[in-house]
Amino acid sequence: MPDQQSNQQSEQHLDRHLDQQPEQHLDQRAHQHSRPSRALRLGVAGPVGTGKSSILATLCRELAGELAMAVVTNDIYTDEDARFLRSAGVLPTERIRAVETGACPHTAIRDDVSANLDAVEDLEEAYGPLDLVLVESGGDNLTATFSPALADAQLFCIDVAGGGDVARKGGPGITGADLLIINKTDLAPYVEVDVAAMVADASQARDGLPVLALSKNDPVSVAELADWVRKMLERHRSGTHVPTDPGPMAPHSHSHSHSHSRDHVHDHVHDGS
Ligand SMILES: Nc1nc2c(ncn2[C@@H]2O[C@H](COP(=O)(O)OP(=O)(O)OP(=O)(O)O)[C@@H](O)[C@H]2O)c(=O)[nH]1
Repeated sequence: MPDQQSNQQSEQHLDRHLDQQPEQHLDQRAHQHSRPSRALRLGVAGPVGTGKSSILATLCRELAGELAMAVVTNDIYTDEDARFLRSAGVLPTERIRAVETGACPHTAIRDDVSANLDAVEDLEEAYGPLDLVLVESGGDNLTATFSPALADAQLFCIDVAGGGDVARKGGPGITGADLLIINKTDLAPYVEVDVAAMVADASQARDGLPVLALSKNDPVSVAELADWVRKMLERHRSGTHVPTDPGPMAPHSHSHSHSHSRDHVHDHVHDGS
């Protein structure tokens, strides 16, 4: 059973944040010149298997009836996530595009976003005007976040199965994403995690930014997620949302072999993957 208390707590955080943010960004807002006419680009990042594709499927199910939507997925070597979404039948298959990153997922959502931007713009050109384009990152580690050059807003997804202490581990996604999702709350009793405590830890780490305890099997939390996206879209359309960068990756390096192969040696740690 999803935790009622944590849901109430999340709801309060979501409302408070959306009410407060325009005031917090008055200075930045003054520098905005025009309302964006294109779709809201919403990134979904988080460690492997935490439920990113399922969140995309859920959002398509909840919102495709009222919004013109498209999806871009990122996988390292396959189009697995795109195939999952196409088979879920939540959106016309041609509106779901796969980007094969061929390298650490963060490279394509942060370091060089051109392949993803091309995919987003192709979809907007083919099926626009669109309201919402969802971009799913490949599963990466706790430090991978979207560049604001690609995503106007971003969700970061962790899950209870990764352990109750994940929310305390920090990292730019946990502390700075527009919304932090603590997913699979229905599994909490089986993995002995206290969802309310996890939400409290995350809220403390996020300094007032919202946290949502979510389960795809809990309609109340799913409705909260859909509402958050609706409100973000309103703010995007009105020009009051300022895309913010949750912060850079933790320092790490990629050792590239200088042969003509695409082999990469990774000498950084991928927690959660
Ligand atoms: N019990 C439960 N399982 C979930 C929930 N959300 C997702 N899952 C399951 O978790 C597994 C991984 O979900 P995905 O949506 O594929 O996760 P992902 O983050 O996209 O995975 P990668 O793309 O491989 O990083 C699947 O078996 C889902 O059915 C949830 O709310 N509750």
